[in-house]
Amino acid sequence: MPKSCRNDNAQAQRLAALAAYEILDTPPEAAFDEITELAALICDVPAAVINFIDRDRQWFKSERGLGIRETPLDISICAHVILQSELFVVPDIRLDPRFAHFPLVTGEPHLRFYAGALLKSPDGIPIGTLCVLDYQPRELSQKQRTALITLANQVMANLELMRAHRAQATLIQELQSAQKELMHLASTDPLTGLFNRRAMEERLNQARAPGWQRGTPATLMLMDLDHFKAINDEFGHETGDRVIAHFAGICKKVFRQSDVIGRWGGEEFIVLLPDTTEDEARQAAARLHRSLRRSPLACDDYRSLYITVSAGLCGLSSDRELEHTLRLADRLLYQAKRSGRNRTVYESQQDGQHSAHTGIP
Ligand SMILES: Nc1nc2c(ncn2[C@@H]2O[C@H](COP(=O)(O)OP(=O)(O)OP(=O)(O)O)[C@@H](O)[C@H]2O)c(=O)[nH]1
Repeated sequence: MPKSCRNDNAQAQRLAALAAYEILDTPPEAAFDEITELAALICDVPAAVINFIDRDRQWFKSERGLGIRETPLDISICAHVILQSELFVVPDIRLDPRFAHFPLVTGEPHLRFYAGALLKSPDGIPIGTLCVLDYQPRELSQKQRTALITLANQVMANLELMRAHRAQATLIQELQSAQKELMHLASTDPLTGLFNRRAMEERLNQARAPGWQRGTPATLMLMDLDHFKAINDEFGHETGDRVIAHFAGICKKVFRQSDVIGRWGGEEFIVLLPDTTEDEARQAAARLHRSLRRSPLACDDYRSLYITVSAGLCGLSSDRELEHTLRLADRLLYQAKRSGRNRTVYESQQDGQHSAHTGIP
């Protein structure tokens, strides 16, 4: 290997510059194959290669007329080129003691002529070559030399473009995930991780849109924690917050994955139960009351808090204005509070009366 190739610093610089292009071991691409094709055509030679100098090998991004994709570095003429000027020409390799013994010269395909133009990063770090090869000794005209250097610059322009595209794609991906995160933040209640009121309003409107339900029923449940002020007063606001988070956690377990749960405000919650009859929703409400009874929240070493909730439950349909439905749910909830709390009141199907209670201890 040539002397300066052993220069650790230069090698590290070259490898870092090369790695930044993420080109090694990528499949052949037309944009590069067209350049080798053109180089061979202009220089009137049978073989041309776009070659990158890796740590222990030269690797060909594009090759025409050689039939190999890489060779070890110690039989690489290109490894010499990256130490030389912009263009390196060996008119007869067999007469050059540095390369005459290389296997591709002594054996198949018996290379005799080499001309390589440097591939340099914009900050001047050589990373490979665009080279043309022949099986007989020859020279390049001045025009051919200029063309080879120009084509080498085209190789670098391609690499830079690919790098810019990658950076752009990464940026777009970062922007998209930031946007997703922002949307999540804008629609989520930070204390419970549930949807906030704005997001719930959006979903309730969607659920009422014609066609969304496709004839299947949906039910709405408005809930309010009981005696929450007293909890705050007795145990402090921080415990109050823990109660809210605890309740949200229970809701997440009790309701189905397809149900949409939101914090409506303060200690008020709302659940949209799509594809659910009121009867099925009543069963879900009963499960919630039961689950609350079984899941006290430890306040301190001595005391546990049994949380209860009151709820109003009614159907959600496109026939009834959302505002009207919410007012009805609120009335039912109020009735649950007035009747002693810890229960769900729903609209009776038969007589339109607000009746039946779920979850009375
Ligand atoms: N800790 C805490 N308290 C809250 C939060 N949001 C609302 N509150 C409090 O919840 C209490 C609700 O009190 P009320 O509306 O009187 O209702 P309640 O005490 O639950 O009584 P009923 O609903 O009639 O059972 C108020 O004191 C609010 O300040 C919150 O995010 N955290």
